[in-house]
Parts: sequence; C-alpha cells; structure tokens
Amino acid sequence: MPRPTASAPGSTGTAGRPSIVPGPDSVIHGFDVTVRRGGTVLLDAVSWEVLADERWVVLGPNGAGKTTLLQVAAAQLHPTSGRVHVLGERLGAVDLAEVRPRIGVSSAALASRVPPQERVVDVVVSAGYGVLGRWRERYDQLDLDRATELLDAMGVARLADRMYGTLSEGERKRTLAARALMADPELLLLDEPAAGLDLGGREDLLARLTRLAQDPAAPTTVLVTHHVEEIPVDFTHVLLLRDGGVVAAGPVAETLTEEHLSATFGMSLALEQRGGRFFAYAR
Ligand SMILES: Nc1ncnc2c1ncn2[C@@H]1O[C@H](COP(=O)(O)OP(=O)(O)OP(=O)(O)O)[C@@H](O)[C@H]1O
Repeated sequence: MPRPTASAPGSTGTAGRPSIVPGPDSVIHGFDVTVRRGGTVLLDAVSWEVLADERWVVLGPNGAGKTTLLQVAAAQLHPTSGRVHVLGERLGAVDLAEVRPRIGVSSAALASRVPPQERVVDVVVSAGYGVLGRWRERYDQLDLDRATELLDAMGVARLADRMYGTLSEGERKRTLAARALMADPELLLLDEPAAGLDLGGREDLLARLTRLAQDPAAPTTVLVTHHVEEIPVDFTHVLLLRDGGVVAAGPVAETLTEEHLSATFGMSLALEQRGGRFFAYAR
C-alpha cells in the first residue's frame, strides 16, 4: 500500500504530494492548505496526509505554524484556502460539532480554559460528555472508572480528587492527555505534551506515549514538539515545518536527517540516534 505522502511545493521531502482526494485510510488530508491572518501567512500551501494507525510528529521552531496546523486538524480552524478532510469529513461541508467529538486534543489553549476548581477526575470524565467543566452532579460509575484508569496510565491516578488549579504544569499535561483519550477518539492530537516537564517527568511521559504508539488499538496520533528529544520511540512519521511551509515529511527513518533538521531550524545541527530516540545539537 502506498504510504504517507506529505510535502509542499519546493519541499525537500522524499515523499510526493498527497493525491488531491483522500483515500479510504486517510485520517487527515490537507491539500494546499493556507492560513492567513491579516497580512501574515501562518500556513503556506501545506499538503499533508496522515493515514490510519500512523503516529506523526510535527517538528519545527517557534512560530513555524505547528499549532495552527494542529488547530486545522482538530477541526477548530478553517483554512483561508485549500481543502481539508478530517476523519473522512470535508471541513466546511459538515457541521464541525459532529467531527470534534471523534478527536482527542491536548493543548495549551485547552489547559488555560479548565476551571481551576475542577476536580482532576472530572476534567477527564467530562470529555466523555463533550464538555469542559463539571456540568452534572453525577457521572456514571463506568465513566469514572475509565477516567481513573486513564489517569493511572498517565501516572497521576493519585491526583484524581485534587483541584486542577493546584496541579503542577507536568501534572496538568498528564491530566489533559488522559482527558484527550477519554472519549475513545479516532484521532489524538497532542500539542507539546512534554513542554515544561522536568527530565524525569519527560522520560516517564515519553515511555507512556511509546506504549500508546505500540498499542494497535490506540488512535492515530499527531504530536507537536520543538525538540527531537521529545519524539517517543515507535512514532512512525515526521513533518518538519518552517515559516508555515513543509521542509520535509514522511517516515521518520528517511525524513529525520541532519540536512532536513538543519534546514528546519536554520542552523547546522548534528543529529544522533540511540535506542530509537533522537538527540540534536549545534555543530
Ligand atoms: N491571529 C494572528 N495574527 C497574526 N499572526 C498570527 C496570529 N496567530 C498566530 N500568528 C503567527 O503565526 C505564526 C505561527 O503560529 P503558531 O502558533 O502556529 O506557531 P508554532 O509553530 O506553534 O509556534 P510555537 O512553537 O512558538 O508554539 C507565529 O509567527 C504567530 O505569531
């Protein structure tokens, strides 16, 4: 089966452009996606396809357009031009409210909207009802059990009864990752899940994300980061973004090279790999 394709005009990627229409395995399909705000181009003719069961990393420097791309993939933002299909639905042609419950999202924007007095287990369980903030006096025990199980999988089950506002940044990230999984999404989008974590916290989270990547029942996943050190083992594909454009995209082994990484960050970088993990530093 032909595998992922993503690139943009002028891309140095090895893969070709996605076909103009999504195939049956397509989970995210963007064709010539441009996002403009005022005179600023946030995304510049990005074409990108994510197929079912792939685990993608979107990597790039500050301001590259990563969060903007994730917002488009989350059906939260319409492109200025271009075509986007998510989970088989064309953005603009369907009611986005129908698509969003099928997508689990963890992002800084979401983190800032959680009421600080919310109980941690309720932050997670309320995702099953498509809301943020407790809106029922009682949740079904099955849902509460599932939320506790997900908090446990993220290593924070002991915090279930704490108020969200009292959590450290790392604990909030883990809580939101558990929330993103609560509704059994078909697509999981994680925007900088390891940002702000200490070394131990980062390594622990990466091990958990690796287990998720290896689980055939886990949803198709896209993770945004600035750092190659934060790419979990067994993530399959990478999209390198710079100035709103695709530098390269495709399977990690072929695409995450010193040449592409240096072009993405605009400096000469050395890249090392050990045990399925990546490490980069300036030459
Ligand atoms: N409403 C807006 N108007 C003008 N420019 C904007 C607007 N929103 C975002 N931008 C700019 O678009 C660019 C891309 O932003 P985006 O948040 O997608 O980047 P990013 O790759 O996620 O960055 P970071 O790694 O710093 O989070 C940035 O330069 C940002 O300043």
